[in-house]
Amino acid sequence: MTAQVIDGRKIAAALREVVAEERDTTRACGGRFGLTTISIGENAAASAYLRRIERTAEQLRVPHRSVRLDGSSPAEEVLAAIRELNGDESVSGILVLRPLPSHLDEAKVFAALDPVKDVEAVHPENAGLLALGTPRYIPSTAAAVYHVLDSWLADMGEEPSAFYRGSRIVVVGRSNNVGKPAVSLAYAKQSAVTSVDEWASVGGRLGAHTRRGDVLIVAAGVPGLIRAEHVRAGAVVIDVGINIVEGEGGTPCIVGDVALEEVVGRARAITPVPGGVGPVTDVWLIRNTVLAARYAMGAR
Ligand SMILES: Nc1nc(=O)c2c([nH]1)NC[C@@H]1CN(c3ccc(C(=O)N[C@@H](CCC(=O)O)C(=O)O)cc3)C=[N+]21
Repeated sequence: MTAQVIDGRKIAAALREVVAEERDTTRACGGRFGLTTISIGENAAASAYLRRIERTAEQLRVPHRSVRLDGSSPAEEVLAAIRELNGDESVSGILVLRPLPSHLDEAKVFAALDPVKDVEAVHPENAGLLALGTPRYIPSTAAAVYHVLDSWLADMGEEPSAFYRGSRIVVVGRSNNVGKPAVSLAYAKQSAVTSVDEWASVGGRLGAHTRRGDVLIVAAGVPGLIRAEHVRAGAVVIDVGINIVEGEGGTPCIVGDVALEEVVGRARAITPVPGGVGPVTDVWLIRNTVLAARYAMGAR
């Protein structure tokens, strides 16, 4: 079998049209939207994401402002910046880029966000709502994973609820921003669900778990972790990994967690990196920013 390589850029372009309409309706109803990202210190993956966000916000004509803080900024300075944005009516959504410098307590930073502006659902209230199956926001990366799956199913003419109910979804990676939300969303689809992390490979058990997946979602942050031997024949493989590695002559390159050239011979469909889930993620972030303006109107 040669897997179909899913075109995430095409899916992102179609989603941009949907978000443009939502933006126009929201504006016509008096909604005010704007996204502010907070970067603390320097990180290559975070800068790559920030560049994407800037471009997508501009394409969709949704105001975006980037607040850059020094990597050694004390917690009080970060919390003060968040409080100011919480009170700014021109800002509907706030995103704090990861990873945070090690001297900062992620939980304290996220808890300081106004939950209505927390477009990535990292505040405990929003994370709790998602875990309960009643999300206020669906975090962009996990949302992009299921949006890509849903678009592919529609292309294949498969009935989504029958597909999901009849499938086991295996999620590799348990991060708060991708792995855990991907599991919560799999519950909502009524799929059988397995959650595993990359440490299973230390005990040689990774394949035993991943080979059970009709759908394999990989968000471990380990380049090339998933090889052909880890994949069930005919599975749908979604690669969420964004790893910055050195290419020829030290050029930084983005690679995923899946060895595509091997897995393509075994899977039914696979998302590439770049050009898979990534391009849909930033469009979904802007979608949440527009949705946030709707919530803010309801709260007024
Ligand atoms: N709070 C927070 N949320 C995040 O979601 C988050 C974060 N912090 N910190 C950094 C990582 C990294 N990340 C990327 C997502 C998409 C692309 C992306 O779209 N990449 C293109 C490739 C672009 C290229 O080739 O230059 C693609 O996959 O096609 C990149 C990077 C989100 N992250």
